[in-house]
Amino acid sequence: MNGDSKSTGAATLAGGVHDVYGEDRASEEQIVTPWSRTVASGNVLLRDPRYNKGLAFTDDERDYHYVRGLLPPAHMSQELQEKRLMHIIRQYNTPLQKYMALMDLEERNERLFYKLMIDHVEELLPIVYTPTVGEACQKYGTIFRRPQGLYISLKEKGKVYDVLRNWPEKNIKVIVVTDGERILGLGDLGCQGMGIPVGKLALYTALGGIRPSECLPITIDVGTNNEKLLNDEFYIGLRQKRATGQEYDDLLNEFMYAAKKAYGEKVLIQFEDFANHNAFNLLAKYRSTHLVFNDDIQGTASVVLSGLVASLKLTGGTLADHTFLFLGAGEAGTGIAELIALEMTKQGKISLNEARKRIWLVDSKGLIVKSRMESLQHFKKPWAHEHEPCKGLLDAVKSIRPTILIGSSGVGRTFTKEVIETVSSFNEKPVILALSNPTSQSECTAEEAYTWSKGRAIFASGSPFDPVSINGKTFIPGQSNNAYIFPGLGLGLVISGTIRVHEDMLLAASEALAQQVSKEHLEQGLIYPPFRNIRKISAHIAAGVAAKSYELGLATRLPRPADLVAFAESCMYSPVYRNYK
Ligand SMILES: O=C([O-])CC(=O)C(=O)O
Ligand SMILES: [Mg+2]
Repeated sequence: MNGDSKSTGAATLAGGVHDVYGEDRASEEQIVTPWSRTVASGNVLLRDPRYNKGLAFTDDERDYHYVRGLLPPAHMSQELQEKRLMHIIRQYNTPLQKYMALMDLEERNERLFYKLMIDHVEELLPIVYTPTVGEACQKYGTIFRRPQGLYISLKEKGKVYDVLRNWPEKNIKVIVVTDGERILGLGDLGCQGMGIPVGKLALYTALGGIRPSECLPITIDVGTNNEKLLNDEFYIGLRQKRATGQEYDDLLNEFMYAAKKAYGEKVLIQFEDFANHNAFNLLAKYRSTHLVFNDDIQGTASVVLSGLVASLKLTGGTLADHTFLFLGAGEAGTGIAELIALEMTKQGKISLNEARKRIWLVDSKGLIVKSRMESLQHFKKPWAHEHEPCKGLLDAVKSIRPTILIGSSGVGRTFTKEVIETVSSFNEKPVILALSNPTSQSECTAEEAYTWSKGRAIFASGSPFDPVSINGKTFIPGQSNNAYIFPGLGLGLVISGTIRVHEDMLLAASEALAQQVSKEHLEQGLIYPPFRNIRKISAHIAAGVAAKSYELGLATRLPRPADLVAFAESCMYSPVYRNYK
């Protein structure tokens, strides 16, 4: 095919020697056909993150797959590549630089990325996940390189199914979706919330063993009310205020049914970091028609319940013997409260109503009490008990005298010295959970909790804190984060072919996690097992969830495998390089 510069009128164009398909020669007005080879070999193979293994290609592979000469002659094992990459990552000064280096690696060599994540989970989790992912979302427009995940905006209304078909993978098992309105405790980050589904799904693979090609991160962009982003020239989303009401509901509904049409009845859809009102509504609306769960309401509840059950071994008593006070009555607060109450009813002979009476919540207007009933949002109403109004947290602590204090408000530094000293004044071992993320939004630091409680607090936080030394004694804070639960929960649902999520599965996940806490952990004050063992933990959670699903008749993979832990382990993705021929 020879270019006819007369007919194209493109005499000034550069390039184009042997430009058979005309990509380089075409003028900006001309139409070209995008095309690519379908069998990965040569440079295409090296640039395909799923198959690329860099210097680990053997000589035979270099010959058979036309990559000889495209790589320097040396060979490097995956282990040596891993060592090299960790060395590079440790040299970066800031967590955000490490985050970008890891995301680049994921786009270059997927198996090596997951090998790093699995082998160095405790070191890399705070980079790919909270707290660094929060900063990455805030700066997403600036650090944006190649797009990750799928963007569905109001512009795609009526075409959502077609957009899903554009995604290169067809066999999707897990979707994590956000609309970016409440990213961690950082508020509305609009389209830049994409970092969260991307990060959560990286954990699905690294911690839960779901294959990367079966994971789909999605951000639904209905605008943002974040003025700073709307005025930011590098903002990547729609430049408009958030759509609400019918317009919002219609797009979400189109998405929910398009996802099922594209990927089948059993595709798991995890709702993540939606604002309160939408989070509760979406869960209520789709829980009976889709395989869905909300990580912030249900995943967080499951992980916290697990930690509390483990903490009973240190504090004594049953759940029903304790008094709970929450700061924050949103998704996490009310979700945890509900699951604790449910567990109390299963353990003892008390009704749900009686169970709820042991649990108190404080929101921005003070203690939630009966006299406020009229003006309360529906998800807060079950927690409005008979009591005098209390203005702030400190008043409520003095009056309710909780044995367990839980922060879930998304507002940092709210567990003040006075609050912690007060709880510690009437508890030998106060349980203090500062759940809000990222670290900047944590209700208190680990050091504050241990110092102000004179080393008596049983403490865990949503984002990680380093161990603290006080007077020669070392305290290791736990991380009470839904990352313990959702990868194993998702794995359990997927391998059993479960069609709906049931509350009892969250209890099963919680119980399976609590069982992984050993006597030695408890002796160190730990109410969660270390993340180091997370794949084993996830297999146990998956087995517990799957067992419950079979029991409830919600599993479709038949016959039921006899040994569910072994089955879960056998289903998990391994990042080790494969041999090509
Ligand atoms: O992402 C996390 O670290 C936990 C979580 O779901 C949130 O804070 O919204
Ligand atoms: Mg979340």
